[in-house]
Amino acid sequence: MAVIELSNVSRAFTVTSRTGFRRTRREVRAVDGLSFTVEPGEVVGYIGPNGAGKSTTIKMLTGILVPTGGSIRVAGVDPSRNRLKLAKRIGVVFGQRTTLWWDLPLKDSFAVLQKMYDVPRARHRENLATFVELLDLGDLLDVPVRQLSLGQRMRGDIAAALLHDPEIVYLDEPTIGLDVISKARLREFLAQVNAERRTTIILTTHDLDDIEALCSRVMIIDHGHQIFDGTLAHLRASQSAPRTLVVDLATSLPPIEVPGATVTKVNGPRQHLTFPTTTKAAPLLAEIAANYPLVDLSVAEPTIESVITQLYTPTPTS
Ligand SMILES: Nc1ncnc2c1ncn2[C@@H]1O[C@H](COP(=O)(O)OP(=O)(O)OP(=O)(O)O)[C@@H](O)[C@H]1O
Repeated sequence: MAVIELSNVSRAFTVTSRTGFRRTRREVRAVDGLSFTVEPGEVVGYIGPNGAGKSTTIKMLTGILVPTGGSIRVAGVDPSRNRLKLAKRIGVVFGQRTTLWWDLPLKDSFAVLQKMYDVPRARHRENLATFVELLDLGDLLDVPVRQLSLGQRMRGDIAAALLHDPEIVYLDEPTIGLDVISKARLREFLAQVNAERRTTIILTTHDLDDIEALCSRVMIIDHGHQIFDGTLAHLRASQSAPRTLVVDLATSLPPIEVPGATVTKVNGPRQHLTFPTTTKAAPLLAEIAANYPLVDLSVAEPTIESVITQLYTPTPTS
C-alpha cells in the first residue's frame, strides 16, 4: 500500500505587489493538479528548476501547508489535520537551516528529541550508537551546534531526523555546500539506511549526482506540474540529447567527415563528434575505422544534466 498519496493537489498563494500607489494582487499556483503515489521503501528524487513547487509540495506533505485543492494522505493520514501524530512517523532535513538547538551540544539536542518523540530509551541508545558510528559523530557530541561546520551540522541534522525511526524522510538539499568526500559519505549512509530500515526517502536536490547515487525513481516538476515520473534510464531514453563519440586518430587531421555525426571539437589527434540517440554507434565506428587511421574511441551517453536541461527548456513554437 502506498505510503504517500497525492490526488489532484494544488496550492495557490496570493501575491501582492505595489506599483506607485497601486496595489495589485495576483494568484501564484505553486503546485497545480499534482497526483502521484510512493510505495514504502522507495527513494524518490523530487527535482525541478527554482520556483517549480518542490518546497511547497514537501511542506504540504509534512502538514505545514494546507493544500488549496485535492487530497493528500501520508502514512494513512491527512498531514495538515494530523500534523503532530504524523510528526512521529516522518523525519525532515532542510539543508539550508538546522532543526537542532543552536546553543546546545549535539548530544543534548539528541536527548531533547528522545523526550519529544517519546522514543524508548533502549531504542534511542541503539539508534544513537549506530548513527554516531556511521556518521562519524563521536568527537562532535559535546560541541555546541553553532560551532559545527556545515558538513558536521548536516550529519547531526540527519541523525536527528532519523533517531525516532521515521517511516518517511524528506531531505531538502541535504548535500548543499558539502565537499565531495562529505557528499559521498552522506549518500552512502542514506543508501544504507534505506536498505536496512526500508525508510522511504523523498529527496529534493539540485545536485544530480545525489539523484544518480540514490534514487530508483525520479519525479520532475515544473510550474507546479509533474513533467516526468520514472527511472533515470527512462529519463535518459525519453529525451533526444545527443551522444558523444571521442575518437583518437594516429595523427592530427582536419575535422573528419562521417555521415550522421558532427565534429564539435578537434584537439590534436583527438576529435569529438556528436550524434543523435536514435542513431546506432556501430555503423559510425565502422565508417570511421574504414576511412581514417583510428587508434582508440569511446562513446559517452548524454549526461543527466543535459537531459534535464533539455526537458526544462521549452521547445520554440514556429
Ligand atoms: N509563501 C509564499 N507566498 C507567495 N508565493 C510563494 C510562497 N511560497 C512559494 N511561493 C511561490 O510558489 C512558487 C513555488 O515555490 P517553491 O518554493 O515551492 O519552489 P521550489 O521548487 O522549492 O524552488 P527552489 O528550487 O528555488 O527552492 C514560486 O513561484 C514561489 O515564489
